[in-house]
Amino acid sequence: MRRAMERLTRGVARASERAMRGANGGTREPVSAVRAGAVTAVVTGTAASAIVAGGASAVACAGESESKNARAATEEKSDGGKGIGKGETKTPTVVFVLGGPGAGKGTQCANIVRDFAFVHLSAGDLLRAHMKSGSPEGNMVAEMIKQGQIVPSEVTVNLLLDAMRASGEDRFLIDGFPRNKENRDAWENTAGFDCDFVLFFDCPEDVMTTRLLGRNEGRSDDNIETIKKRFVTFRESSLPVINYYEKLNKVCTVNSDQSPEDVYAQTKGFFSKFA
Ligand SMILES: Nc1ncnc2c1ncn2[C@@H]1O[C@H](COP(=O)(O)OP(=O)(O)OP(=O)(O)O)[C@@H](O)[C@H]1O
Ligand SMILES: O=c1ccn([C@@H]2O[C@H](COP(=O)(O)O)[C@@H](O)[C@H]2O)c(=O)[nH]1
Repeated sequence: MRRAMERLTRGVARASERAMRGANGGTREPVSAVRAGAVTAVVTGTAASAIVAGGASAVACAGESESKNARAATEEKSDGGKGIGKGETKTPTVVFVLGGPGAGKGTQCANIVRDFAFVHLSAGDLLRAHMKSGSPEGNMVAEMIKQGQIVPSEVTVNLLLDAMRASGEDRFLIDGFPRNKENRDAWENTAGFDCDFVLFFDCPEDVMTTRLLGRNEGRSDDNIETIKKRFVTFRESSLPVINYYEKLNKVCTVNSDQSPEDVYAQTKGFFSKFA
């Protein structure tokens, strides 16, 4: 594990250089992975799965108590087939937890952490802590969050890797990342291994809006103006990432337009192999 993390650190510098060359706050993200007709469906409040290419696979995944892909990933891992460095036999287990703003990612991560041996790392929480530093970079992060934009990958990947190292653990729920192709590329180039699977919380925008406006945690982005921007960013930049993983058959979708208890009943099925 330590060697894996050391390799992650070395990779950061190389990936940072590449990421900064392409850093744009997420606005250059190609939207080709999102089917044209489906964008309208989201605008009208249809759940995001309607615009995820290969949605049928997502439904199949969500209908199983354990993801086919999660199982395959475990089998590959036990062979050492996903080693991230010479002589490295153990790779951290990473689940990317994705979904629109207010879909309930953080709420469900808390449940998973209670019942399974995972460390929850929220990219948004790490960025919010970073912005409080008052440094120029922290101020930039604060402004980007207020505008619903995606912070350059270098910043987020460094924060995540630092937190992973500091935990000393080897199973992580990475909540709210990767948010665009640049994030995903930076992760791959830096970490040298991919997630085991993606846990996708699918929720209609009108439901998410109500939740965000009722959250009342004093966040600078939980206001209607920023919420609209966050939805645009999610549709244009984040859904293509889910599409990407969907094509790899790695997405486990949960309908999060249900009570927190019912959402978790569905969610925990994907973690049975970690019990
Ligand atoms: N299934 C649910 N039903 C009703 N309310 C919920 C549900 N899940 C979460 N909430 C509430 O909705 C709000 C947003 O939830 P949460 O913070 O977990 O979402 P999130 O996806 O992590 O959001 P963000 O991406 O903005 O950080 C919170 O106030 C939470 O208590
Ligand atoms: O990988 C990430 C994660 C988050 N951001 C920025 O933070 C806010 C809030 O994120 P939450 O996941 O809702 O807490 C998000 O809108 C982005 O501005 C990011 O840039 N990259």
